[in-house]
Amino acid sequence: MVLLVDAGNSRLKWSELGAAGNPSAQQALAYGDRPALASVIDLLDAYPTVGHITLVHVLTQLFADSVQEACDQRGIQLHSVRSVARAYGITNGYQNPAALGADRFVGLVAAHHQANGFASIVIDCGTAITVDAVESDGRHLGGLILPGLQLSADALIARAQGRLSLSFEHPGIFADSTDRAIGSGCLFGIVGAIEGICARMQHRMSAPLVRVLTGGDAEHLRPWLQGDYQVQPDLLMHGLSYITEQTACTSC
Ligand SMILES: Nc1ncnc2c1ncn2[C@@H]1O[C@H](COP(=O)(O)OP(=O)(O)OP(=O)(O)O)[C@@H](O)[C@H]1O
Ligand SMILES: CC(C)(CO)[C@@H](O)C(=O)NCCC(=O)O
Ligand SMILES: [K+]
Repeated sequence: MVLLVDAGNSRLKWSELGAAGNPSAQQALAYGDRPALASVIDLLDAYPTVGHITLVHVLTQLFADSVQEACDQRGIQLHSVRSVARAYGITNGYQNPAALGADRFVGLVAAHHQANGFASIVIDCGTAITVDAVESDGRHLGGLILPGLQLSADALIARAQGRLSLSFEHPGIFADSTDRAIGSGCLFGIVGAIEGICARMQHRMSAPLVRVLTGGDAEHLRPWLQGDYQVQPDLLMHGLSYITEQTACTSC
């Protein structure tokens, strides 16, 4: 059995790869106070029949080495996806291609593969928010990184020495309490940032294009965004599935 795994800064996401090459429904687990590695070990123990893992992570080399060791002990073949200059139809736009977050690279692979010849903008709303542009021919034009929804609010609260609180319930632009003013302020700040960044990017890209919204906050942000955004929380699972399929083919 093949497992597709995305280890982000806050949560572990995974799917089983089905026989037809489709990922099963994505599952997610927040690390909370535990190290990310502990969640990965739990996952390996929960799937004793797994023989191959395609992993994307944005964590440390120590994490990667420890996952490799855990897989070796269990006889699991591990493919950890890296950002490279050119692969799977994507030409990486970074000066140093390896410095592009591997999650961003996998998101671009997925979006480009399913865009049917259109350009795309991938907006990954996780701990951080990343906005990446890929032309119709697979050229990654580059992208931006900004603090995510929860992180923006947490940073503000942390600086206020316990005086402030927040709520993301019932957002509105005319907030009538501190907690809603902060929750709504962060939410509409991010909504405006995403709309503004996309507008600026689109101005320099071929039309028409597809805007794909993924990550833990995608569904929460979607209702407030003006225009067409395709919500696909499991975008990276599709990228990992495509990469697994391509890799298997080159080695057979
Ligand atoms: N059940 C949940 N537990 C924790 N966070 C959640 C949950 N549901 C939604 N979220 C939101 O999802 C965000 C994390 O999203 P996601 O899992 O895509 O990030 P990540 O991959 O860990 O981070 P990054 O990609 O930036 O490394 C959190 O900041 C939070 O706002
Ligand atoms: C920006 C994050 C944290 C988003 O998950 C990740 O993609 C990352 O650690 N990237 C490395 C830096 C970069 O992409 O330029
Ligand atoms: K991510």
